[in-house]
Amino acid sequence: MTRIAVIGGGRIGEALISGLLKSGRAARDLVIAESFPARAEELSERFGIRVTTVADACEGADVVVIAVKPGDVDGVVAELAAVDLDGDREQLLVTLAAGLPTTRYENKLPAGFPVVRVMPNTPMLVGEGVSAIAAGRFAKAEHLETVHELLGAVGKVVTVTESQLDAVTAVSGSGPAYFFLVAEAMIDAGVSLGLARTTAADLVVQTMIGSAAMLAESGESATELRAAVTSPGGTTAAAVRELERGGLRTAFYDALSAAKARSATMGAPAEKTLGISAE
Ligand SMILES: NC(=O)C1=CN([C@@H]2O[C@H](COP(=O)(O)OP(=O)(O)OC[C@H]3O[C@@H](n4cnc5c(N)ncnc54)[C@H](OP(=O)(O)O)[C@@H]3O)[C@@H](O)[C@H]2O)C=CC1
Ligand SMILES: O=C(O)[C@@H]1CCC=N1
Repeated sequence: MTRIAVIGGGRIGEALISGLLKSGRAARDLVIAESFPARAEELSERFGIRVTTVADACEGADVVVIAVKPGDVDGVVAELAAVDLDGDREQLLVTLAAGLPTTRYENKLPAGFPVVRVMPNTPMLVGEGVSAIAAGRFAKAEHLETVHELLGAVGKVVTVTESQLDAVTAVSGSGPAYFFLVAEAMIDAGVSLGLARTTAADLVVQTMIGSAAMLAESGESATELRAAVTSPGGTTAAAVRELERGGLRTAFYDALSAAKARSATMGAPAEKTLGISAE
């Protein structure tokens, strides 16, 4: 059984741990290193897994998963470099941090140490995540397979080149936030039209679930499904015209371009010196 050490028990570390446990992974095969003591205690109580130091977590782990903020990655990698990591012993480093290239890790780890970079998203908490995985210079097919299997337990997995990860981050890494924002806006709009907030929330959430299921299962494109809801001269046409007039489509182009550009600059050395710690 693969032993997994997760470094960083924040939102994404918790989503991964929780999703893996729900998928049937044994708690004894997981260990977490979390620097904030109250958070460490909370995770230990909630999930019944061992919470320890970075060095101890990595000792004997087959897969070390980095799930700290990009600004904390160099510190963690320095700790890892001091541990007796051994790529020949089939150990593998998996990083979930946005924006930082695999060379950033490879340059500080023992020569030839395999690194796989992943862009996951938080729906893995409920087994509905999507992760894009990209091999670093020394990662082989079997390493990608290990990561595919690991993240496949908490959602879908696609393999991309590392150069595509900034775009992936803009689409699916940050993507849940866009849908939550749309949900917020629709619930508020429903309330302004006189619905109780709980009723508006129930309607919006189930509409999102149903629409996502249709997109995934019907075999029809988003364009076709939207057209099917849009009766000539009807309510949807009136609403869509307003959304287009408000610049929705352009706003998404601009938003995703900004996210991609941000991902591409996340690893710049100035980030740390400026005290910016991107999440
Ligand atoms: N949130 C998301 O939707 C996504 C996040 N990611 C990536 O995942 C990574 C984590 O993000 P997120 O979970 O949101 O961040 P959080 O800040 O929620 O979690 C990071 C955790 O790591 C802890 N930590 C920091 N340094 C260390 C250390 N040296 N040893 C052990 N624990 C440490 C932090 O503790 P403390 O608070 O004390 O610093 C914190 O609890 C980021 O790199 C982000 O780019 C990727 C995809 C989606
Ligand atoms: O906002 C962020 O930087 C991280 C990466 C993708 C989602 N959250």
